[in-house]
Amino acid sequence: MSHTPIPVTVLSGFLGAGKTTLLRHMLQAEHGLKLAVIENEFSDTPIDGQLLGSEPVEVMTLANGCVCCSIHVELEKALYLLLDKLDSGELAFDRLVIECTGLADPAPVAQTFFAEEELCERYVLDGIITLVDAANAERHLQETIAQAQVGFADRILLSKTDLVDAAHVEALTQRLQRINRRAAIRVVEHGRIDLTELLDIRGFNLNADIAPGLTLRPLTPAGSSIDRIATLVLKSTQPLDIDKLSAFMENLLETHGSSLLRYKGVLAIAGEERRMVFQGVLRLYGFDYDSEWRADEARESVLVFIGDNLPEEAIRAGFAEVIA
Ligand SMILES: Nc1nc2c(ncn2[C@@H]2O[C@H](COP(=O)(O)OP(=O)(O)OP(=O)(O)O)[C@@H](O)[C@H]2O)c(=O)[nH]1
Repeated sequence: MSHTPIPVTVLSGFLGAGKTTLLRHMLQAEHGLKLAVIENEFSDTPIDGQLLGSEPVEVMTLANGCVCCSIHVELEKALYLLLDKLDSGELAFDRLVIECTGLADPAPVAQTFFAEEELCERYVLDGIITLVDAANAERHLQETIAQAQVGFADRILLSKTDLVDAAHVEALTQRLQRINRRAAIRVVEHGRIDLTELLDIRGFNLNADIAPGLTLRPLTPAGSSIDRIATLVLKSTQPLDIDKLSAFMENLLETHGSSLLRYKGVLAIAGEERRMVFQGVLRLYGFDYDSEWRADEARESVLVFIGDNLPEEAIRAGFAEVIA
């Protein structure tokens, strides 16, 4: 039997960034969606700590049809268990949201959805959403893990903007965009945000949507604090040689794969009418041909890499060689 894969949203954010507040909102709002939410045991303030016992996976259906799961086992096991309950009719849900702990790197959670065939068939990773506490971001972003959470994101949500002034929000926005120029940045007020901003992002799809946030606009020059995680954008208006491109990417992944948090490209290949698209997370990537370039359109290749301490000069020099 074939199933429609269940879209999965991964919610990350440093300690106290407002993840639980947002989840509570998602679970309680009358949005008509059948969401299942997984939160793990390490969360300081479980949504439903008082209501649940101590089973390895505790599941509760809420009044609006949403499902809340608190897990004390590995994520994979919980994902299989939810499928069993879904298939047996014991539970109903058509989307899944997973809360990462504040100190966690979202990468292993994301990688779970590419790990096993059955998980790949039944779930599809839709996007990674990272909450950033506007009042405490400066302190949090001193931690590489907090920068990585921003770097992995398809959407960035600023919480607690009510506690700071507009100039602070603007400076923080610029800093976050330097770290991650692909992600759109939105404000969330005490967990309130339109769910359409969070769902159906298709961050891991092979499509030509290179920067959903359209944040490839120029940024003001960086100040003294340069973050370890940053975005590198490569562009070329000359067609690329497919063999040289493969060699360039292979070499890049071999040498820096574990530092390439997220990357995406839309490329004009010499002798090919269709745009080539690719996307990846760490060493996991995919590529394909997409729609044809329109006659009135400039065939510009754009590659966006969000990486940890990437050697920019060497990568730019390597890319300069890829031209056909
Ligand atoms: N002023 C203000 N406070 C907020 C906002 N969002 C969340 N908070 C508060 O921030 C505190 C932490 O929020 P949580 O939702 O528990 O954060 P969390 O990310 O789940 O925290 P951990 O699970 O401990 O990492 C709570 O006291 C919230 O009420 C906001 O937009 N404005």
